[in-house]
Order: sequence, then C-alpha cells, then structure tokens
Amino acid sequence: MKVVTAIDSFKGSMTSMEAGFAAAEGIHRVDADAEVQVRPLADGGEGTVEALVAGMNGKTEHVKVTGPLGEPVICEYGIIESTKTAVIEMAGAAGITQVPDEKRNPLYTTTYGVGEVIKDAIEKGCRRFIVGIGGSATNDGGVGMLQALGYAFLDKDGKQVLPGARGLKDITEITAAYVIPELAECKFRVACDVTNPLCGELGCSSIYGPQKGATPEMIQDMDQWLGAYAELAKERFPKADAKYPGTGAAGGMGFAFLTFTDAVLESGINIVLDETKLEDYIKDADLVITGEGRMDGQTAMGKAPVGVAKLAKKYGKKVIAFAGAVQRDARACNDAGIDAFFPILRGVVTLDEAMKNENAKQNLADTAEQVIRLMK
Ligand SMILES: Nc1ncnc2c1ncn2[C@@H]1O[C@H](COP(=O)(O)OP(=O)(O)O)[C@@H](O)[C@H]1O
Ligand SMILES: O=C(O)[C@@H](CO)OP(=O)(O)O
Repeated sequence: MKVVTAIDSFKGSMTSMEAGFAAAEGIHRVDADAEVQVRPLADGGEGTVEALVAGMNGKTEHVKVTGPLGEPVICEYGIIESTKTAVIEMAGAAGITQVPDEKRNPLYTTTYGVGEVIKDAIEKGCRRFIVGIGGSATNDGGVGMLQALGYAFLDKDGKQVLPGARGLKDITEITAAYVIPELAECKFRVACDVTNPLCGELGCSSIYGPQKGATPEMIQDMDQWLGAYAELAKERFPKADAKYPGTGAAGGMGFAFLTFTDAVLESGINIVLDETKLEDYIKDADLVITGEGRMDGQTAMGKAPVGVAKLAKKYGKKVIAFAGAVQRDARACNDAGIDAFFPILRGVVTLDEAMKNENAKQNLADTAEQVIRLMK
C-alpha cells in the first residue's frame, strides 16, 4: 500500500510533519510494508517556515532585525539550499503578536525588519523567495521593507521618511537608485492571506486597521496617504496597481512586492502544494491523508486540506482526513473532495490535555491504525 500524508499543523499541538509521522506510525502497525510518504503542508501563514524546512531538507536561520516598534527581534526563517530558496513569514519581523495591545499603533509600526530578513537571505545566496504575508502589525504600505532593501522614499527635504504609516504622508519622491543590486535577480512568490485591495472601503486601513490599533481618524488618513503613495509610485513603477487583489494584505505589503519587486501574489496553499510537488507524490499513491487541528465549514471553503483533496481527486484518489476536533458543518468537506474525516479524540478530556503534543500524536496514530484496518 502506498500512502501520502499532507496534514496541516494542528495549531498549538502538532507540526505538520509530526502529524504525518504519527499517521505513518498507525499505518505501519497494520501494514509494516506500507510505503508512507510524509509530506509537509501549510497555508502560507504561521507554520509555513517550519513545515517547508522540515519537509524539504531546509535549514533554519535566525537573524536579528528591526522589530515592528523599532526594537530588535530575532526572526526565524528557512533556506532550502538546493534551490536557493528562502521561506519567510513576515509576522516573524513585523507581527501583530510582537506588539503588546497597548502599544499597537500603525502610524509607528514598520516592516523594515522584513526587508532586513530578505537582505540576510540574499547575502546567504538566495534568489527565490516564498514570503507569507499577513498577521502583521503594520500599515506602512511595505515602505519600511523597501527602505531596508535600498529604495529611497524621500520627503521634501530629500530625507528618508519616518518609519510607520505616518511616514507615508511625507513622501514626495521614490527612487530605486540605491537598491541593492541583487534584488533584480530575486523572484518572490508572495502568499497573501487575503484578497483586499490597497485602499477604499475594503482596503487594508479600513478592514485591518482597527485590529492594529487605528482610530477612525487614523484609518481615514492612512487610506488617503496610501492612495497618494500608490499614485506617486505609478509614475515611475508601471506595475503599481492598487486595485489588484491582495495588494491590501498586511497593510500594503502586497502592493509593495507587486510594484517594486519581481513578485507574484498567490494563495499560500497553492504555493505550498506546488513547491512541495505534492502532485507528483499523489499520482503514485493508493491513499491520501490530510487534516488539520479543527475541521469545520471554513475548511471546505478552500483551506489547506481541501487543496490537497482537490489535487487527489484529479487522479481519482481516496482522501481521508484527521482532525483534533470536528464541527458539524465540516460535512461540507465531503463535497470538497474529502471522502471521510475522523476526529482523533478518544475520550472526554480538557482541550489542554488533548492538545499536549504526546497525547495528540498518540491519538492520531491510534485513529489512523483503526481506519487503515479497513483498507488492508
Ligand atoms: N490535538 C488536538 N486535539 C483536539 N483539538 C485540537 C488538537 N489540536 C488542535 N485542536 C483544535 O484545533 C484548533 C486549531 O485549529 P487549526 O485548524 O490547527 O488552526 P486554524 O483554524 O487557525 O487553521 C485548536 O484551537 C483546537 O481547538
Ligand atoms: O496582516 C494583516 O493586515 C492581515 C491581512 O493580511 O492579516 P490577518 O489576516 O492575519 O489579520
């Protein structure tokens, strides 16, 4: 029997690869000769670096960069040496969870550190980038990141504008004259977690500003400044398109990548499925196993396990999923290609108990063992 596992992390409980190995253990109890390929799965958000590093022979790097409020932070990212690819989650350098509630203020928070991480990876030889954007504390239109890469966003006195969205209002000139030369050789696959445009009612300031600490007045100001920044950018950088879906992800980081680098904005799941070449593994398999921490109606609307199921159905493969918890509306997953799904919990325990790493791995292995008995 040939099985492929591509299970999303059970957030706070098991990584993607741990879940895969647990399922493999359960399968091997029933069929010691089963060929189980454990593959990483992630959606471009939290856990993506970890999954791709573990599943693609990558290595983990740590670099000290400027945090969202200007203080130093250590950002973890991954390098996959064979393809000189860096895997970065921007939230590691400009994340909302890095800023305590009372200090959240997008006028001040910057993406500068994200640019420093990219620069570090460039210095280590990377020219391909997978960057997950989202979960950010920022609304600076990606200007901080671009400044770290050598772009100059100058005010009327010819000085770099201040960090944070407050700097946007002073930009009178944008120049690429000092950009680090290697940037021209770099290609970015940007995993956007949302499809908002840069400005307007559905723009980043209105929709994600409040969670970053913006008041209604700040939202109005920032929306207007971002609009003016996009207009100015367009004069010299023809790729600028503030209406393009995803430009409003992470406070305008989508716009920054699209306009000033060689980037494509994509869904994180597609990037991960493609980069991990999951299709090649699925083609060959008798059974595909996926899953995530909690399956519900949202899972069916295009989350990672459903991405896996779609690929599997292209080849008519059976798909089963394991989850920590399963909501009633998860039934919609059956129409989305998951033939059957199973919660792994064995009895009534506290959520804390259930989510303990060792318990979760054992529960998943034990459940996989029972399900696989049917397939033998
Ligand atoms: N081992 C586990 N046993 C039971 N429930 C779990 C387990 N691991 C995760 N969960 C549930 O899944 C939730 C996380 O869901 P998950 O699908 O991993 O993340 P998200 O929905 O953010 O993508 C947890 O809050 C918890 O309710
Ligand atoms: O960083 C942000 O601005 C938003 C949208 O990209 O992220 P999240 O979806 O995590 O709130």
